[in-house]
Amino acid sequence: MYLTSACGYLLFNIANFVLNLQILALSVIMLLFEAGVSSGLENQIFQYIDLHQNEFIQTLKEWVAVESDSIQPELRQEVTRMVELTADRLRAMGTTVELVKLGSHKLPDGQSLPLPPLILAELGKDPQKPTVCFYGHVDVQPAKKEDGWKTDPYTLTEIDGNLYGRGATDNKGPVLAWINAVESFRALKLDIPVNLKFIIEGMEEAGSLGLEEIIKKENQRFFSDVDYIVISDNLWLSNRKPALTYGTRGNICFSVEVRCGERDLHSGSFGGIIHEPMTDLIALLDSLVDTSGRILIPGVYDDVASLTEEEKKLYEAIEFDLEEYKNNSGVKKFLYDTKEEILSHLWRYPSLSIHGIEGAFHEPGIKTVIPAKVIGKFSIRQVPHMDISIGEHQVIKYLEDVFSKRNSPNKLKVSVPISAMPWVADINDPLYTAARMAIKTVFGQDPEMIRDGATIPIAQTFQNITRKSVMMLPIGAADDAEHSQKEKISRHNYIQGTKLFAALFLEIAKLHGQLQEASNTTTTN
Ligand SMILES: C[C@H](N)C(=O)N[C@@H](Cc1c[nH]cn1)C(=O)O
Ligand SMILES: [Zn+2]
Ligand SMILES: [Zn+2]
Repeated sequence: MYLTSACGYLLFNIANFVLNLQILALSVIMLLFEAGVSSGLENQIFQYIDLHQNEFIQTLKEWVAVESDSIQPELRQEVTRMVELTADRLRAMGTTVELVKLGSHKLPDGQSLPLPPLILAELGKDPQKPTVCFYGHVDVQPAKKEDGWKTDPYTLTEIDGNLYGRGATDNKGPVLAWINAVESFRALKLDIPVNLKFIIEGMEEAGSLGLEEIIKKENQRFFSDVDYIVISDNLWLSNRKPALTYGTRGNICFSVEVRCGERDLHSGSFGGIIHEPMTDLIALLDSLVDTSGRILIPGVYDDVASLTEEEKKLYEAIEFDLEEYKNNSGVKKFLYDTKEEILSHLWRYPSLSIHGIEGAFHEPGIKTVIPAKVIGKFSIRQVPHMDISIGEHQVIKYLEDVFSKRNSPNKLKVSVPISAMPWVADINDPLYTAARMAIKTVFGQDPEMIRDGATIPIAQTFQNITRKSVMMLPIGAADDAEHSQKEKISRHNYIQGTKLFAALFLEIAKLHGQLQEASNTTTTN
C-alpha cells in the first residue's frame, strides 16, 4: 500500500517535471520567436541568400543598365525591353507569364505612342495555399549624368556598401528582391508555401497608364483567387528602422501652357513691346502657394479629413529623427520644426510642387530669346477625402481667373495628364501581422507603422476593385534618394529585403493556416 502510493507520488512528480519542461521549452520558443529568431528552414534560405548576394547584385546591375524611362517618349522601346527582360527572368524560375497589351496613349503633340505590355504572371495553384500577388514596376524616372550624378546613373556602382543607380530602389531592386526570394526556394528545392502572382508594369512613373482598365477586366479571373496584394515601392521613414506602410497620398498633375505665337523671338527686337509667355507663366505659378507652403487655390482644403486625436497620438509615438531626415534631403531648414507637423504635412495634408518648365532655355549661358510657348508642370499631392474632379475644376478655374487679371493676349491651356487617388489600409488586417513577424525575424525589431507622402497610382484601385487586403512593405531606407541624383539601395537592404520576402511567404502561410483553422472551428461550433 505504502509502496503503491510512493510510486504514484514519484510518477506524479515525473509527469509534473516533464510538463514543466514542456512549458519551459514552449516559453523559450515563444521568446526566441518574439526576439526575431528564425527557424531552421528560414536559416537555410537566409544562408543561401547571403551566399548568392553577388549574383543578385549582378542581376540588378543588368536591370539598372536598361534606360527604361517611361516619361520620355524616345525611350519607350527601352521600357518594353525592360518588361521583356523581367518576363524572361520570371519564366526562368518556372512562372507562367502573360504579356498583356495595353494599347497606346496620346502625347501632348497629338502623336500616338504604344504602351509597354503589362506582366501578369503566376507560380503555383494549390487550393490549400494562400495566394499572394506582388505588384511592382520596372520603369524609372529620367536621369542624366549631367543632372549632377557622381556616377553614371545606368551603371550600378557600389560605394561603401551602397548600390547607386537609377531604379536601384525605385523599383528594380525591390522587384528583383521578390524574384530572388522565389529563386532561393527553388534553388534549394523547397516547397514555396504560398501561390504567387506577379503584376509588373512599365508605366508607373507616368501614372500607371492603362492599368486600371486591366484590373477591372481581370478582377473575376486573375484576381479571383488572390488573397493578399503586396507592394514594395516606397521607403522607410528612417535610414535604419524598418517600416510597414498603410497609406499614401494621391497626385493630380497639371500642365499649364502659355503661348504668344509660332516661333521664339529676339529679346532685343521684341522685348518691351509684347506680353511674354514666360512672364505670364511665372505669375501663374507664383500664385499657387504662399511662403509658408499653403496652397492658395480656394476650396482646396475644404474636404481634407481633419486629423484625429488618435492619429496625433500615433504620430507622437513614431520614432523620427528630424536631423537625419534633413540630412538626407541636403536642405538646412524645413517649413515645420516638430515631428507631428512634419509627418502630418507629409502624410495628411495636401502639398503643391512645381516640377519644371518645358520650352524655357535651360542650358548653361544666356540665350537672349523670348520663348514663344512655355509649359509649366506642377502637381498637388492629394489626401483623403479630397475629390480629384473637384480639385481639377478648382485649379483650372483659379488659373483662368489669375490669367484674366493680367490682360494678356496670350493663349492659356491647362490640362491634367495624370491623376491618382490617395490610399489608406486597415493596419489590423492579418497581412500586416504576417509582415510584422517577418520583419522581426529578419531585422530583429518591430516596424514603424507609417504612411507615405508619395503616390502609388494603382494602390487604391487595387483595394476598391479587387476588395483584397493591400499592404506596402518597403525595403528601401529613407536616404535612398528616389527620383534624385543619388538614388541607391544599400547592399544590406537589398539582401535583407530578399530574406524579408522569403520570411513573409512563410508567415503568410502560417497565418493563413491559423485563420482557416479558426474559421473551421467557428463553423463546426
Ligand atoms: C512611391 C513611388 N515609388 C513613386 O515614386 N511614385 C510616383 C508616382 C507618380 C505620381 N505622379 C506621377 N507619378 C510619385 O509618387 O511621384
Ligand atoms: Zn516607384
Ligand atoms: Zn518613383
